[in-house]
Amino acid sequence: MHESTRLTSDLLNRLSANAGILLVRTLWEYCPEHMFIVRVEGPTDFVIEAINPTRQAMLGEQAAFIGKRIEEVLPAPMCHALVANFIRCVESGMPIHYEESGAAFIHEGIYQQGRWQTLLVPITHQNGRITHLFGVSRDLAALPISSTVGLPETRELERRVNERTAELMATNEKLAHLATHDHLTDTYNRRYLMELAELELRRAVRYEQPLCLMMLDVDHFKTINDTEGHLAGDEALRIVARTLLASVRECDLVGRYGGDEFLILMPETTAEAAWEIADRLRRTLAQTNHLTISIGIAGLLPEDRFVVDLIHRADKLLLQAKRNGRNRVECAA
Ligand SMILES: Nc1nc2c(ncn2[C@@H]2O[C@H](COP(=O)(O)OP(=O)(O)OP(=O)(O)O)[C@@H](O)[C@H]2O)c(=O)[nH]1
Repeated sequence: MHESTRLTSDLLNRLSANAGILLVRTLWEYCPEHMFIVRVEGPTDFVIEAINPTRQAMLGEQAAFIGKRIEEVLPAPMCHALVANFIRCVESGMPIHYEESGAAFIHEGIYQQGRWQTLLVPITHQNGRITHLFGVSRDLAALPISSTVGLPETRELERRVNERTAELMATNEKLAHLATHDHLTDTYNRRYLMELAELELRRAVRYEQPLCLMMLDVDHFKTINDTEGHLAGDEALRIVARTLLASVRECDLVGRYGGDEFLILMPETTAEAAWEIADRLRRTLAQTNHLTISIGIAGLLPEDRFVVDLIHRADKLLLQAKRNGRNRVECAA
C-alpha cells in the first residue's frame, strides 16, 4: 500500500467516535460535491434517505425527495441507468465509479440536462447485509470549460469565487463552533456534549469497554464572585477549563454542564484510572491556581442505558465530596 494511504488509514482508525462523527458531519455539511444516501429496500428497490446541503441547493426542496423511490423522482431512462449502477454496487459489495448523463430534475416537471461522475460506496450492517449506499457525485457541467480556462476574465472570476467560498467556509466553521461550544470556556456546550456522550456510551456498551464520567464543581466559587467580582469568577472558570483540556486525552469529552460545573467523559477508562486523573487535576489546580475542586466519578454499569444514568451517580458522588470536606474525589465503579 502507498505510504501516505497507509498513514491516512492509520489516522482514521485512531479517530475516536466523536472525531469521526465530526469529520463525516463536516464533509456532509460543507463539501462542495453532491452527496446522497440511498436505503436498499430490496434487490431492485432503492429509497432516497438523505441529501447533503450542496445537493439540496441544486434540487430545491429537500423534503420532496426524502423517502421517495428513485423511480418517483427521476425520468425513466435516467432512473434505469442509475438503478443498474445501484444493483451493480450491491452485488459487488465494493465501491464503484460511474458516469451518467441525462435530465436532472429541477422542480415540478422541469428537467435540466446534466452530467455526473459518481463514486458509490456500499454501507454494510454488522450482520453483513448492505443496508445503504453512499454516493458522492461531481457535477461535470460545473467544472471549468477547458477552452475558457486560460482567459484572464475567467481566472479573475475563479479567483473571486474561490475567495468567496473560502469566506463562506470560514463563517460556517465559526457558526458550527459557536453552536457546539460554551462561549466562556470554549469547552463543549451542554447540548453538544450530551449528544457526543450518548454516542460514546453506545460505543462502550457495544464493544464492552469501560467508560467513566467525571462531574466536577469549583469549591466556594460564589465567594470568588462575591469578593473578587464576576470577571475574576469568569477568569477562574476559564483557568479550570484550560487545565482540564490540557490534562485529558484527545478522545475525552470536556464540557461545561452549567455555572461552575464541568463534565468529562472518558472512554476506555476504568474507575481506578479516572480517579488517578481526577486527583492529579485536583492537585494541579490547587497548586498552580489556588483553586480547589470537588469531583464525583461514575463508571459505566451494565444496566446504564443513557448518559443521565451516569450523571445522576456522578452528581450524588460530587455532593458526597462536598459533604466530606471539599477538595476531594469520590468514585464508584
Ligand atoms: N463569574 C461567573 N459566575 C457564575 C457563572 N455561572 C454561574 N456562576 C455563579 O457560580 C456560583 C455557583 O455557586 P455554587 O456552586 O452553587 O456554590 P459554591 O459557592 O461554589 O459552593 P460549593 O459548590 O458548595 O463549594 C453562583 O454564585 C453563580 O452565580 C458564570 O458564568 N460566571
